[in-house]
Amino acid sequence: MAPYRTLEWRNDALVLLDQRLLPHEVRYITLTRVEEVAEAIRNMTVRGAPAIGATAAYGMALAALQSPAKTVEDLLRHLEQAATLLKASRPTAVNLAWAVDRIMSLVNALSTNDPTQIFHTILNEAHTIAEEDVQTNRQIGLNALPLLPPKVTFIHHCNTGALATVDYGTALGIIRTAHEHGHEVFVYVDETRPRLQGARLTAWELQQLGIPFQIIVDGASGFVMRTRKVDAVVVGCDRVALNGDTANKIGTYNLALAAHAHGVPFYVAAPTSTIDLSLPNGAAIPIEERSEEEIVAFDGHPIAPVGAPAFNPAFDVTPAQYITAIITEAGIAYPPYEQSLPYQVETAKKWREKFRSLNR
Ligand SMILES: CSC[C@H]1O[C@H](OP(=O)(O)O)[C@H](O)[C@@H]1O
Repeated sequence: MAPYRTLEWRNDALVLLDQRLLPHEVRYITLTRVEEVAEAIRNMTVRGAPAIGATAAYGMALAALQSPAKTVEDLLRHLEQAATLLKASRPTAVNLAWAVDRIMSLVNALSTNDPTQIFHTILNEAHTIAEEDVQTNRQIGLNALPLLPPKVTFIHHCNTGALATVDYGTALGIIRTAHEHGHEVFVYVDETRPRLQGARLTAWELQQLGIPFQIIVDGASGFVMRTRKVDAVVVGCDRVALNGDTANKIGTYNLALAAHAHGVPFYVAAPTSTIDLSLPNGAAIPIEERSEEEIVAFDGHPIAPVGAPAFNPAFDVTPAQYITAIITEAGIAYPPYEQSLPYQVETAKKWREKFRSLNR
């Protein structure tokens, strides 16, 4: 386990590490209402596709616990409202909807008149989602190892570590696994404007892990690939379409273009919970647009002239043609992704079912 917890269920409440204050302050907040959870996801107290999925699952448990409903019918209505509220908090990361829908389909399959049983069913499923996430991330790291030379230099974008997940991380989990398995690792950390998940969060996590790195501005990645040795770019994802088109933090597409131009392998670390086979390609992936304020000011200090307009898409979509491989907990997917991704999703689903049966 990392020396910090992104999220934890404790005494019938959800405890979150407030990532907006990192790296200079480690402060935890305790939430008891689903409305607070939706706001914490929206304002990025907690962020990262797998982390917000697990957080939303625990948000559903709080909704059941706080519900004033006296009948199961009323409780189900309350839970549907909570599901809608949570899913609306951030639109791009499919993990959010995936986790909430997974909870609701379990609840709707129950035949009980006992609201308490519904709460315990939801809480147990939230714990399962959290446990699966950590196992998934560790497996992604192991699956990536054969792709990496003994001495390996990465460029990494945004934050995909324990802070973006329940623990261990996805793309940063690959970097961590390489380090833990004796590879000589170095990382160029994209600062990742405008919320600086790289400079604030990834740098903080790499320091804790003892992995050497240098922070670079987002616009420097092409220059670094042209003038220094970079063995691989590794990034996370928020939604992967059937054809492999991948939504990830804004700037990922530019990074993929630069990697392609310099012949540097571009790897996506993708828990199968982030793969959305219902979308044929990336055109239909909803791209969250956040406030102009995030660009024209930082920490409340104006950067741009007063009144300067800004356009702030929080994600972009990298076309599959620029993605060398997609690494999941079920293995490594190569193009054509229309064929390899469904196999990965199906294999991971079978493993989850086996994991459940072994743990019953
Ligand atoms: C483990 S993937 C996390 C994924 O989420 C980040 O976005 P945000 O910080 O806005 O939640 C970024 O896209 C990462 O790749």
